[in-house]
Amino acid sequence: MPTNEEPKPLTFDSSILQHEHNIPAQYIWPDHEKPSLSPPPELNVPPIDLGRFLSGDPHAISDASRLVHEACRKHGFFLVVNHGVDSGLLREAHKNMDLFFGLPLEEKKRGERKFGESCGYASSFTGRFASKLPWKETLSFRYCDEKKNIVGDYLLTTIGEDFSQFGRVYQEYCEAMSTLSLGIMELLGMSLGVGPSYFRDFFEGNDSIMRLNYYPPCQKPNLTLGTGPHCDPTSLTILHQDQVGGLEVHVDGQWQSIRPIPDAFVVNIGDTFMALSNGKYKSCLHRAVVNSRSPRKSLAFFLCPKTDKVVSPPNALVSPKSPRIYPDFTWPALLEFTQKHYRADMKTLDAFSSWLQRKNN
Ligand SMILES: C=C1C[C@]23C[C@H]1CC[C@H]2[C@]1(C)CCC[C@@](C)(C(=O)O)[C@H]1[C@@H]3C(=O)O
Ligand SMILES: O=C(O)CCC(=O)C(=O)O
Ligand SMILES: [Fe+2]
Repeated sequence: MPTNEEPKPLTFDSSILQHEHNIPAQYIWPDHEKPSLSPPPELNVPPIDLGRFLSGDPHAISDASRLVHEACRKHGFFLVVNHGVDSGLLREAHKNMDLFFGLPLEEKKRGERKFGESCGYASSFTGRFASKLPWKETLSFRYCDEKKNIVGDYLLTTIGEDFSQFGRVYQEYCEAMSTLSLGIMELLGMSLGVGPSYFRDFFEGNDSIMRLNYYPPCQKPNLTLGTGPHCDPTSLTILHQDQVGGLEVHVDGQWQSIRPIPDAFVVNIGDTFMALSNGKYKSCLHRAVVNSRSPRKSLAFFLCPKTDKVVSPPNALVSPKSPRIYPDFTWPALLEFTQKHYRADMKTLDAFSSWLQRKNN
């Protein structure tokens, strides 16, 4: 029996850890990043009636464009209501999350995420980070507009035969998210004065990431974080959270919560769209806190452009008064940077830009 065995990597077995009062050190965040002890203030995010905007009514277009413009210049978060996503599908998507994350750890590990890849099952990210581990399990998979049933096939082959219905639900869910994101891209285009089709065309045939976040209860929720402070490196995030609450955005120097609204999606600008808007719209710092009473779930659809698209702002957003802020890049290069070289935080795009410059010099 070898005496100097490598310490086993910490496995995040939520069915055990959620009852643990002694939180392993790797999950305890430094004091300046711990959640506040008192409930944070609520961020006032405007609900945008997307159906009314898409109806073409001129007042609806100007109302929605103004609201989105104000929100995205400041913190990049807004709510979308009257979104057209079937409520039964939403219910099924939440229900199937419980099914998967309720499986024994060995079964979930069948689809374990491999180093450098962004798809698969991950628990606590012990293989990726040595400290400040997130208190969550995730299941991520790729959605590609142009690859029929890519989600269904992936989940069926990864998790197993008995998950064919599971695969169908998320295939349908991702298709609905893709349609919704193109409608939102029309709105963002109008609000930036570049017209409805510029960004919509850019994201036609998107090659996106769907992520299921499962946050088990934690006995010491003031020591840990479900998801650490970060800006999404992607283009646009369409998030549906359950009724537990825990999403916080850093605005005006303080953490502010986004109250769950069942019929609304939380939408936020990511780093890639911030670059596409030449910095006019902000990709904002946000995080997820956990609690000691109940698990929390969120479904995050991360819109990403096709791999060959060059991320470069439209000419209308570049001028002597608004010179280029970020270099041209492709999404796969930024994704690889976050998967292999850099843990996404609030400076990812700046770090990536300097990394690109060093690489090209
Ligand atoms: C491209 C991605 C990397 C992450 C998932 C998507 C968009 C958000 C990123 C992430 C959630 C930002 C915080 C850190 C991270 C490691 C996490 O907590 O999951 C990030 C994701 C990832 O790199 O797996
Ligand atoms: O779960 C949440 O509310 C936020 C998760 C998040 O920000 C992310 O997965 O990028
Ligand atoms: Fe995020």
